[in-house]
Amino acid sequence: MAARTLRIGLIPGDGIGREVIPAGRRILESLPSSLGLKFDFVDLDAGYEHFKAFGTALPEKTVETLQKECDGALFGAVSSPTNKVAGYTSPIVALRKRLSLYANVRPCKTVLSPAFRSPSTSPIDLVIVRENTEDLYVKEEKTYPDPNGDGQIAEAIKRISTQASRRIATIAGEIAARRQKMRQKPNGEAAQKEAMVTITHKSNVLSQTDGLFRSTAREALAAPAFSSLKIEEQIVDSMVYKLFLQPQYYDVIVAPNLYGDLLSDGAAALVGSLGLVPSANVGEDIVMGEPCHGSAPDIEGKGIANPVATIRSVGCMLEFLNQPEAADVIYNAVDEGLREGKFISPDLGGKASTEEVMDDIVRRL
Ligand SMILES: NC(=O)C1=CN([C@@H]2O[C@H](COP(=O)(O)OP(=O)(O)OC[C@H]3O[C@@H](n4cnc5c(N)ncnc54)[C@H](O)[C@@H]3O)[C@@H](O)[C@H]2O)C=CC1
Ligand SMILES: O=C(O)CCCC(=O)C(=O)O
Repeated sequence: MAARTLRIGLIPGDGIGREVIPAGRRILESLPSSLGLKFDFVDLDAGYEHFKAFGTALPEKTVETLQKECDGALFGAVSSPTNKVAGYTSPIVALRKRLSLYANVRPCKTVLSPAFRSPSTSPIDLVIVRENTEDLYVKEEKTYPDPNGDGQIAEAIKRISTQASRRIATIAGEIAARRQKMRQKPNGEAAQKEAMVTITHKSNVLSQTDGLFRSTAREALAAPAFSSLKIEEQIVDSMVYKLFLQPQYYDVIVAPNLYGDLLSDGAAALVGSLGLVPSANVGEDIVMGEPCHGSAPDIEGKGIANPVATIRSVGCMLEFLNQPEAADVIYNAVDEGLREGKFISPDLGGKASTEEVMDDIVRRL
C-alpha cells in the first residue's frame, strides 16, 4: 500500500512554542512506517517576536499556506502583551477565525504514576469542547469617556450564534458517543462511566447570550443520534466548584469560548500540569494541534518545557484527520513514559529536559 503523505504547517510562535514544536515534528517523523503515513513540513511564522521584527503577528503567507497547502498544522504558543499594542492582535485567536476552526477539543486525562503526584489521586478522563470562534473572542471592544464622571468606560461584545452553538454541541455529542463506544466492554457489559455531555453556561445572568447557547445546545443534543447519552447542564460557577471537588464525574463538557478556556486550565491543574494538556482546533478544511499552555516566559530558554502537551496535540491532530491508529500509538507511548516515570520534566517534579522527555517517548513509538 502506498503511504499517504500529509502536509503539516509548523508554527512555533514565541517562547517555549519554539522549544516544543520541534518535539511535535520529531514524533511525526518517528511514527512506525506500518501506519502508512508520511509527512512533509512547512515552517510558518507568527507571534509577537515576528510582529516586533516585521510589523505583523500573522503574515498572510502563513494563512494562505495553511489554507491552500496543508492538511494539518501544529501551533506552539505566542507571547501576546497584556497591554494594548497598536496594530497587534493575537495570531492564534485570528487563525482560529480565519481558518474556521470552530471547535477546540481539549482532552484532560490523568496518568497515575509513582514518579509524580497530581492533585487528583483518582483518574480524571474528560474532554472540554470549547466553541472557538465567537463569544468575547470576537474582540469587538471600545473605550469612550464616561458621560457620568471621570475616567472612561470600556465595553466588549459577547456574541453567540445559533449556528456556532449548534455546531459545537453536535461535535461534543459525537465525541461523547465515540468515547462511549470505545469504553464499551467486549462482553456487552455497560462501561462504568456514564456517557454524558454537560452543557455549561451562565444563563441565569446572561439570559440572551448564554441563554441562546444553552437552548441551542439542548436542542442539538436532543437528536436521535445522541439518545444513548445523558445530557445535563450546569451553571459555570458551580461547575468550577464541582470540577475541583469531583472531576471524575465529568465526561464531555461543552462550553462557550471563554468558559472553555478557563475550565481547561483548571482541569490541567487537576491532572498535574499545563504541560500535559493538548488540544485540536478542528475545522472542515484543516486541523491544528495546539498545547493548551502559553509561551511560559518564566521557563523560556531553559530547555525544560514539558513537550507532552504538544506531543499529545500531535495525537489530537491525527485523530481529527481520521488517523485514529496513529493517534493511539502516540497516546500510548506518552502514557507509558509517564507511568514508568524515568523521564519526568520539572513541572511534574522531575529533572528531565524537553529533549530527554521527547527521546523517551520516541523510543516507545
Ligand atoms: N495559545 C497561546 O498561544 C497562548 C498564549 N498565551 C500567552 O503566553 C504568555 C504567558 O502566559 P501565562 O499566563 O504565563 O501562561 P502559560 O500557560 O504560558 O504559563 C503558565 C504556567 O504554566 C507553566 N507552563 C506552561 N506550559 C508549560 C510546559 N509545557 N512545561 C512546563 N511548564 C509549563 C509556565 O511555566 C507557567 O508557570 C502570555 O503572553 C499569553 O498571552 C497564553 C495562553 C495561550
Ligand atoms: O495570548 C494569546 O495570544 C491568546 C491566548 C489564547 C488563549 O489563551 C486561548 O486559548 O484562549
